[in-house]
Amino acid sequence: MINHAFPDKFLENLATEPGFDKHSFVNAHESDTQITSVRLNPFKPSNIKTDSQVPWCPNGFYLNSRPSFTFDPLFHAGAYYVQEASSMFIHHILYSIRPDKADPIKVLDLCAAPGGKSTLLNSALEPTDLLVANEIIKTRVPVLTDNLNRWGTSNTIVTNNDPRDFAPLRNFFDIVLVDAPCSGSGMFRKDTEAMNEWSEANVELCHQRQERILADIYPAIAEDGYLIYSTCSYSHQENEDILDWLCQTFDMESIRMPISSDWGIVESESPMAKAWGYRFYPGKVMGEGLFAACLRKRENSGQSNYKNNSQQKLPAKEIDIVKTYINEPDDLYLLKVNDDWLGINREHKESLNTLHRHLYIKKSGVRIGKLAGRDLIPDHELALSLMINKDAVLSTELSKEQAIQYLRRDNIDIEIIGKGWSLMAYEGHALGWAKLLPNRINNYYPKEIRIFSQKQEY
Ligand SMILES: C[S@@+](CC[C@H](N)C(=O)[O-])C[C@H]1O[C@@H](n2cnc3c(N)ncnc32)[C@H](O)[C@@H]1O
Repeated sequence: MINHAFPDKFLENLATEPGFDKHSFVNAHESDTQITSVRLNPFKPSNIKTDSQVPWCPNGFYLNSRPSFTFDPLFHAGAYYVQEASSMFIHHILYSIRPDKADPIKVLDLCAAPGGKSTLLNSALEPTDLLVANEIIKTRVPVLTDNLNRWGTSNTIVTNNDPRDFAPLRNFFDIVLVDAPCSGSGMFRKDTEAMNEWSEANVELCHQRQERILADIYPAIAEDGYLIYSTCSYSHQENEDILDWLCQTFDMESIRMPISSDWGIVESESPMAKAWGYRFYPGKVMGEGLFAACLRKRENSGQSNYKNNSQQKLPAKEIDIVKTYINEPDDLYLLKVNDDWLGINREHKESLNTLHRHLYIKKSGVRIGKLAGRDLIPDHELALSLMINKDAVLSTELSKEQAIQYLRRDNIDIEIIGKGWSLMAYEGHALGWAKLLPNRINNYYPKEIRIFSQKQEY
């Protein structure tokens, strides 16, 4: 049994929230039972042993026990993302507002790092849809790009901007997710330290910041486009009050989500606008605390001029070499930034040019590599991507032990077959590159993301 000392005012305030049941909530926080869930990557099917399905997300599964993810090569290959189950409700919202995937859309995940909800959104999108994943804090951008690189798709752009920088992009996005920074009470079970930092004053500060973020991003939502708003807080001020403020300040209508009563999710209504919100309480759901809501924008914020003719002249000979490494090269727009070749789904060429004029772009589609004469020095992103033409490169299948040696950047105990660049793969999933030489292997796994732990048993 875990002894939780909730802040004084916290339980008192929660008692007035819709659907709150103190007994089951406190029990869930005191129980030793750990809930572990993962979301599988639909683009990288694997044989991961899972238990029951998360009811609101077809790719979400609970696990019977918590394995060491660090020592699972499939985790590093991007075959799944470890994510607590309540957050996966965003899939249900996306599916509910867009069941048929008819026309291509542009989606913005405004507060994206470390990338849990970006990989979730990306899983539900087509290559012709665009996902822009933005993170304001520079030091949090690398973990976001790493997670999206592992996911492998080439329809993603990562930016590092303040929400107010999106102001010129009027009506640009069909769906905007604001997974707002919040007071974090929904994570108390996982992060008991967060309890010490909770205060009513901080809830109020978070509320003000949430309003500011939403006001800044509102013009970038298209007319009839959707805003998905979520927090991991239970506080009314950060949830239902924000919905009221949105409906009173802007022309927005609330969208009701179909939910099944046995999911344990509590539907709430904001006091003034009667906007629907969805509350997740540990004890009622198999997951952590979450609040989520969806609204549709009914007005037009005026059009910006997106015409963009910037055209790069690229050497045809180099393009021909780069194309040999790509599965469906005609589906891609290839571009060169400094010496690096990049590829993004062809449909996103104009969007990329537009975003480039206003935002700091940290990742555009997939980095393919650099050319040295007629040879490609392949990039790590290419190894993990779905676009790679596996017939054009060598691939070396590793055992689990060898895969971990590779992910640690250690020497790999293996008989060398072949010469030159080779994918290093585990159960058919690429982990990165190595160069095979006659009597040794040069390990090119990126230093920054290697396994640091020296534990010997896994
Ligand atoms: C709840 S976390 C996002 C989690 C992420 N969506 C996921 O599912 O992995 C909130 C994010 O908002 C960012 N953030 C903090 N202050 C912000 C601000 N003023 N404007 C926009 N984003 C902010 C934080 O750096 C953090 O990455």
